[in-house]
Amino acid sequence: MCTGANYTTRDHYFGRNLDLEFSYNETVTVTPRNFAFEFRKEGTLQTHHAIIGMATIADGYPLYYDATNEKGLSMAGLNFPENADYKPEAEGKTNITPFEFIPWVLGQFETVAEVKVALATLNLVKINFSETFPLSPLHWIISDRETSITVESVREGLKVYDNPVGVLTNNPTFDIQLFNLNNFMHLSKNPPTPQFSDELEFDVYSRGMGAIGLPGDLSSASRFVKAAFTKLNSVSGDSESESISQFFQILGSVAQQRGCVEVSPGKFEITIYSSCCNTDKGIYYYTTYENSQVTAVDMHNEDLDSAALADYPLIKEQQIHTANNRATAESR
Ligand SMILES: C[C@H](CCC(=O)NCCS(=O)(=O)O)[C@H]1CC[C@H]2[C@@H]3CC[C@@H]4C[C@H](O)CC[C@]4(C)[C@H]3C[C@H](O)[C@]12C
Repeated sequence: MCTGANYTTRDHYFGRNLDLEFSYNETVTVTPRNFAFEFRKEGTLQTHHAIIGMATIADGYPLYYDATNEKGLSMAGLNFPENADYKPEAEGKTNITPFEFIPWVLGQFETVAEVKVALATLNLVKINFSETFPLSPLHWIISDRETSITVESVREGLKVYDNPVGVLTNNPTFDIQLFNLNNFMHLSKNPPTPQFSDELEFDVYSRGMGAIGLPGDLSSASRFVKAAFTKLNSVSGDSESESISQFFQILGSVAQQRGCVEVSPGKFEITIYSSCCNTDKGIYYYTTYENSQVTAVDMHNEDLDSAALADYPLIKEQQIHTANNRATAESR
């Protein structure tokens, strides 16, 4: 399971948790403007916007999980089992495979409004990347600074939902996720006022009681509500440090701790990485399950006019800063 979200302070931020029991050797990957994207059915995109994000590079091709382009448009793919339904090639449509969807969108467009127009003729065509990487069932969140949408290719066709929450998790379909928020409209950051009955006396004996009933389990529907509540009530300063800290806190509210979700005997889902991209500056920050130090990759430190991918393996070990090591102690 996964959770994706966006957040705006002075700059705009976009990121996700990747929750899984193994990793596909993903790296932070920068695709520069002249790396040719050869689409399976739609010719070649010779030059395009530069892209930074998390990807598995397979046969020289960046299979992006989540990414942002140099214009500040972002997109992430999240698991959508049983519901995702990809289609045969359709004449008169733009036939893009799911693994090409992020490059196709981020390579060409600057805003969600532009993407929406292009989606009108899109067909997510069922072609595997390779035998090693067959298609996986995904749905997507696409965000710019002002707007987010959710895209789901289901049995009835391609659905494009406005996403006023700016959060995406997994099943069920997005219309149901949004509707489910109705059940939580009474939750509040403020202390509750007794409405239960006039015949009893109530005591607000603890802080935080206004949100009693906010789901805390790790199911997809619960993470949607929890992440939505946390994000929509979030308060932070505008600085880069305050903004990314708050963003990682939002993602942390729905992170998965090893042991709480067993997917097969002895195999547990964990939050492999959390990412936060400053979409205005093109800086991709991440933490991993064991490395709480934030690592950054700045796309503008790369040659964006090149044709070669640049990729940075994840630093996964805990980086501990010892405050009283010998050298410091002796120099005192
Ligand atoms: C599995 C992950 C979702 C995490 C999640 O929700 N886990 C619940 C598991 S469970 O359902 O609960 O058991 C998703 C998120 C992004 C995906 C990659 C996207 C690029 C590429 C697309 C190709 O077409 C297929 C291979 C490819 C590398 C994809 C592999 C995998 O699908 C990734 C990692």
